[in-house]
Amino acid sequence: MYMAIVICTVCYVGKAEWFSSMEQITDLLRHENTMLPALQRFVDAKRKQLAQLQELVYLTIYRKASVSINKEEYISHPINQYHLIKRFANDWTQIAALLQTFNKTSKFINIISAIFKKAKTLFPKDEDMKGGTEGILRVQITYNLNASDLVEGNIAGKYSFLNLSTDDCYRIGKTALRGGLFGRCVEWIELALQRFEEGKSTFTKRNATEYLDICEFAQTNYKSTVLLRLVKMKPRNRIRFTRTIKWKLLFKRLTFSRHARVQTQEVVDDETFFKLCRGEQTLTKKKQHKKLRCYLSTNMGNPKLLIRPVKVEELSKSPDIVQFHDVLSDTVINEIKKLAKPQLFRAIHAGSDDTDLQKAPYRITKLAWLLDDDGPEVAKITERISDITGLTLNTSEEIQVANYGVGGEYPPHFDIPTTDEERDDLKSQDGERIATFLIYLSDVEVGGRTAFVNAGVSAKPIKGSAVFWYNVFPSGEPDLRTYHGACPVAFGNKWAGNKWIREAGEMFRRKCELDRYADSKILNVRLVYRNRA
Ligand SMILES: O=C(O)CCC(=O)C(=O)O
Ligand SMILES: [Fe+2]
Repeated sequence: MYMAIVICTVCYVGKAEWFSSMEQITDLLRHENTMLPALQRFVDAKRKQLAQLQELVYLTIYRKASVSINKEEYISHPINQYHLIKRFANDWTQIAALLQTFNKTSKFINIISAIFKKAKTLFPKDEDMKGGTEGILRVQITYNLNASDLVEGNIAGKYSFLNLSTDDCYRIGKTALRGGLFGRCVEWIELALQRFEEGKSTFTKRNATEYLDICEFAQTNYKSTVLLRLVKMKPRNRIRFTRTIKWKLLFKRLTFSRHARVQTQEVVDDETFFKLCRGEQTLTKKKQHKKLRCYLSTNMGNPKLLIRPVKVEELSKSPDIVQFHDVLSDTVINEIKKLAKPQLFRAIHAGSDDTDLQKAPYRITKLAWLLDDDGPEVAKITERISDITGLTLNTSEEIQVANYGVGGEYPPHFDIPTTDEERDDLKSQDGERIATFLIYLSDVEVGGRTAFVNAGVSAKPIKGSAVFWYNVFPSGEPDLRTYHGACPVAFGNKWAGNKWIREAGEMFRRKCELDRYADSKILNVRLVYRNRA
């Protein structure tokens, strides 16, 4: 605005003839008197904005200081991922707003503004902040981590250059409450209160204490607590009245979200899932583990496997689940990731009617489907799977490549529909997904296991290896022991690929059994070399 005043004054002055009149020369003084303070105000205002901008630049430089060391390692850490999202959702948005106040003709500002204009829809927003926060909580509860360690940037011994701030603690605490994680809420809000700094923290002590109060009560037994409070409530007591109403609404929301979770994810035995994710075995399966073997297989003398038989590690006998090692080379894997990267989209699921596709809130991953025609490497994988499993892949699905996000997981599920209606629908296509060939396209340093909740075993993602199991008995009956999920990624960048093998065309390769629940052998194995695991 100040600049506009200055420019307008100059325009007016430009029309006059100064030298011919003393009176007009005096006018010049008057103009200068107006312009100079205006210009000074303009400079002061810009200086102030520049100082703010400089502060934000320093802060961002500091926050991104560790990125240059190793990009892959940097984004592998959930706290770093969280901060990166936050930098864009908060810091860069503030910078963009400040830039709006500057003169648009500046070359540098034009460059930055152009980037913002283009990327505005792509940059992280509040929704991403929420996702990042939930990711940290997911990692925390699955791997049983202390909030105080996370604050120091320590995730199972992997350190981030950055810490979590008091505001972050408060935000995570509130998210924990929304998710019904009352114990964790207490932990985070307590930390937020301990580290509270007057004037610096963006929340008030009163609000945090109120949250702590709610979480502590809810942790003990929220239903009776609320009821008790309601009964004892005196309408005259206004503060207590509003507080109780607030609780009531809050708990209504919580009960609702718990219900939604059960509906979308079926019944999840969280504790078993978490244990398996941590690499622990579930007790009852220990005996079975003694019988597990590692061996080399040529799959009944398949010529392509004679020179280099496939390495098989048995993970479970009931049902049969194996992990094949060194199935894919780094070259093939790199090619697959290169093809998938530009196509990645957020996992979706069918909504209430078939056309209504929505983001699957429980599946924190981005997906891409690759056809054999997309590149020779994709077709190579299909052929290799056929060689190893002895199944035809003519009717198999395209490869589904998945890249997981902050604390990315896929809670326990079946790869096949379990209701008769849904199964009938599939019969008109190429039949059921009788088997899953799950390829690991990366290592994951901490977490990211595939946990088979009912079988009591979990597979560790090892780049180039693959897990294989049958989702149905040879009789065609769904095998409910295959209930499995992808554990949250605690440190690393997890890439995986699913190849689902359909029923059609397999009748001579995987013969039907009369006994409904007769087990199938995973391979038509002829052992080349066998040793104890
Ligand atoms: O990525 C994993 O570990 C498992 C993924 C999975 O089960 C699926 O995509 O159906
Ligand atoms: Fe699955």
